Amino acid sequence: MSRSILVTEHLRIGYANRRGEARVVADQLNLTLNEGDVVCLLGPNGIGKSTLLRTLIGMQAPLAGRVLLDGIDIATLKPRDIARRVSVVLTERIEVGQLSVYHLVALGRYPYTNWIGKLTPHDEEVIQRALSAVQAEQLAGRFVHELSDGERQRVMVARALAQEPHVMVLDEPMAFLDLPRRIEMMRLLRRLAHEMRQAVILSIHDLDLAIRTADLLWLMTPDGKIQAGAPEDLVLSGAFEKAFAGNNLVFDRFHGQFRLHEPPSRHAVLLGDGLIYKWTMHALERAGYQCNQADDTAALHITIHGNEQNPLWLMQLNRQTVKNFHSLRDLVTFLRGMPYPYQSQETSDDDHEPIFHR
Ligand SMILES: Nc1ncnc2c1ncn2[C@@H]1O[C@H](COP(=O)(O)OP(=O)(O)OP(=O)(O)O)[C@@H](O)[C@H]1O
Repeated sequence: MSRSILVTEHLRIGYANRRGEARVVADQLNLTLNEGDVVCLLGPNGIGKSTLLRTLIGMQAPLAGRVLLDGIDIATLKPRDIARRVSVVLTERIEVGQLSVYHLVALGRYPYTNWIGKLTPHDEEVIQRALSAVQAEQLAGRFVHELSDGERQRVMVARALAQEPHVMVLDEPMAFLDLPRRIEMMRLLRRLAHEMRQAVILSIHDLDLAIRTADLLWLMTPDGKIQAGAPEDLVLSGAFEKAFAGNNLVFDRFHGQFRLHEPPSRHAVLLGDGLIYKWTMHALERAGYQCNQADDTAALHITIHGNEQNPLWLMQLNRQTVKNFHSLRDLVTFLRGMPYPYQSQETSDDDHEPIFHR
């Protein structure tokens, strides 16, 4: 059975002003993190993700309740003891001057070294292992300020690993990374968590990536609570709609994505199949159309011909006017320019020759 590394008991997080009045960000948080878990912390801007992370690592005192690290109340631990259990990767770019990558990663050993920071052969071995875990051995001799954002992010993870923590906490580690690097970073964190029996908590804004890759989500909701569960559990329970309600966004539970809601919806019949059908539907929905294979009330009919390399869309309006398009960009632009409700009309658009009339 997995061991619990971090537990919160009736945790209340937030801020107190000078008059001692509390501003509660979230309350009654009873969370458990087991070894090997990778948890993505999600929620809209300003909901309290950073506040929670700071409280979990002992940087900020809770308003009430406790954070237990390996069963010990974090409030009773000395900074050095916390540093042996928890390592942190923050988003902010830290100015490190002329520091080499190796020396930056070596700083991760500070909870274990003596007061002059002398490294033992064991420390050196841990540093090498941390560098190799993030595939940054070749960067060891480089200056940190010369690295790309993505390289620096990997090196910061190596520094956190060199601390040999039980829990690694990362605040928006994907912020500077492109999509392939985000997936790579997520894979790396999962591998480290599983192989080294550590737990990893990361705050993230990329909902799609979190749904696809996290073992566990902690979703902060506007009522000051956290919904914890497998991504699929939260999709099915409707928790995402609750957390990100408003702003004309609708959460499409079928595809696990947010979409812009553009009322009023127009109707179209879309005929075709395969990949072109899927992306045509995507383009039409983006333009405010609801598509069906059959709809007696829809004046607009689009039929897909051709293939992905040579696609062709035939447009029929009130069964009278037909135009052809060779790109979805042209089709959507044309539709946007059409008066609505539609009127039967012959078109004389030079770009799109009518191919036949009925
Ligand atoms: N030092 C502070 N004193 C008082 N209130 C604060 C302080 N820092 C943050 N807050 C408030 O606490 C709430 C939560 O902020 P927090 O930074 O934790 O949100 P977040 O979810 O990390 O946001 P984002 O996704 O935008 O980074 C916000 O309303 C914020 O204004």
